[in-house]
Amino acid sequence: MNPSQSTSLLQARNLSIGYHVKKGAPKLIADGLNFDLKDGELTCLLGPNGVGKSTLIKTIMGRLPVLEGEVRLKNQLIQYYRSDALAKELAVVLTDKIGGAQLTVEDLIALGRTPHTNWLGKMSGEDQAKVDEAIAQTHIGYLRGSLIAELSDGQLQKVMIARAIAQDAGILILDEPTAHLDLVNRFEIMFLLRKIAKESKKAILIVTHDLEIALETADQFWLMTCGEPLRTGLPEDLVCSGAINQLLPGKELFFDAAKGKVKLQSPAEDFPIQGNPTKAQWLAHALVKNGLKFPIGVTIEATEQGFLWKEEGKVMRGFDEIGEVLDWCGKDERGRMKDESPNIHRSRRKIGR
Ligand SMILES: Nc1ncnc2c1ncn2[C@@H]1O[C@H](COP(=O)(O)OP(=O)(O)OP(=O)(O)O)[C@@H](O)[C@H]1O
Repeated sequence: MNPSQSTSLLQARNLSIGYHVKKGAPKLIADGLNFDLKDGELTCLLGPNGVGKSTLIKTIMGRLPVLEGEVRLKNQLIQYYRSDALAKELAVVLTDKIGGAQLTVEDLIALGRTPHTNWLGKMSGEDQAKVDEAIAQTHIGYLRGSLIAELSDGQLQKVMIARAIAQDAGILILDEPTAHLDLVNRFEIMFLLRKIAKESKKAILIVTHDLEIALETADQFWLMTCGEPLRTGLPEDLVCSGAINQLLPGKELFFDAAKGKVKLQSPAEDFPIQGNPTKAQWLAHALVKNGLKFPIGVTIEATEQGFLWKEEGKVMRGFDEIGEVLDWCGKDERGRMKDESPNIHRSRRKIGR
């Protein structure tokens, strides 16, 4: 969908968030927040631990009071929504522990339909169809009859996502929905949520620390960092402007815009490694990670077969694998005789094959 065709479903203007404490002024966590959550878009909220992402979500869902400013859902102030009306508009998955250990997976997902069922809680055919669809979309049909108490953390996370999908609200908000999932499932869930945003024209907000997967899937980023205004925009624009580095305030890490990855500051390109560029890159990567350097005058050539160690341009030895180069460099650094290592003897290959 063209971003210009999307409509803002939820807005915040000059919003302050925080906690009322027993005595004195409220504990302010962040202020001056402005954003629009639009339909048809997947938005990722990123920021360091403790900056206030969960506090923001709890404020949006009316669980915490707005300290200043306003949050509007479909143009109406959030505090004027009754909880049953809010549940029709907003499905939220928090990181809190849930009850219902003795419910089956299907029963728990069916609870997502509560805002739509009649006062007896009777499921209609349409309700059941929404439950079935959510189970199919999240690929958890094999868990349908399992008890919640018997699920792994990752399985439970998918079930909670399925429940939010079944709720079929216009806005889905998920706090770290992929935290317990393996890499494949993380991608799968994020692409599914993107697809739901596009096809069902929903506004989806996800809190995540997974910058690289967020970059692959999100339409919008909200960057929340201490003492800075909330920065919103297209992920690609935030990368190009360097704003993404707000997430990496220390000196050690930076976002390599060319490679789309978070990296250690030491530039791997400084290593005198020639030859196969992929192998050269990963050798430099391993050297940087382990804080190793070559002695002066040494260069390495990455070949199809392995790595050639050259001193003053002359090939002195060869290694099959990166681990062997690291061993050799490590021994050098500690000043041991290189030939003492039985490993190196084994790994050294004849030169000039
Ligand atoms: N009930 C509470 N009362 C007072 N302060 C709280 C309460 N809950 C959280 N805080 C504080 O609010 C701040 C923001 O917490 P929050 O959980 O929103 O951060 P977060 O960005 O979601 O962090 P994380 O990435 O670690 O989940 C923290 O300093 C935290 O200690």
